[in-house]
Amino acid sequence: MEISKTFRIEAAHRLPNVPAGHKCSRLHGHSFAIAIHVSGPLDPDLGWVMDYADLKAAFAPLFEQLDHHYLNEVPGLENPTSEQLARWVWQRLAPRLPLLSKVVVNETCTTACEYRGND
Ligand SMILES: Nc1nc2c(c(=O)[nH]1)N=C([C@H](O)[C@H](O)COP(=O)(O)OP(=O)(O)OP(=O)(O)O)CN2
Ligand SMILES: [Zn+2]
Repeated sequence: MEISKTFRIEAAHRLPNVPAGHKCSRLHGHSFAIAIHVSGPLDPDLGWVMDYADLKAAFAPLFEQLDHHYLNEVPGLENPTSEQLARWVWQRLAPRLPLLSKVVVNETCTTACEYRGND
């Protein structure tokens, strides 16, 4: 079974590698939604895959690095596209969250990037 918890990140960024004149080359901000998915068997006694509170605790150090920050200044996020952010989160979370199955980054209400650690 798969569960998820979504975190809201307020952050600024710009995309340094887009062509000149592209709107995303300018400094702007988003209310990013980052959903952390974990997948595994149900604990027969507790009746859950894992405690949502443990998901929150695992994500907390990353939240501190991202929320109300200029993402381009965060080490490893010099080109902070949704794709780069999803992979950045995965690489830092996977070692401490063995059941991690997917990271979904919504930069806006209409965009989504899903990453399962494959590329
Ligand atoms: N594949 C990607 N494309 C774009 C990314 C990205 O991370 N990955 N990022 C951006 C910008 O950061 C931009 O802020 C979001 O893009 P966009 O959906 O075009 O923004 P709008 O909300 O203005 O979209 P409208 O639907 O046109 O209002 C760009 N592309
Ligand atoms: Zn943007």
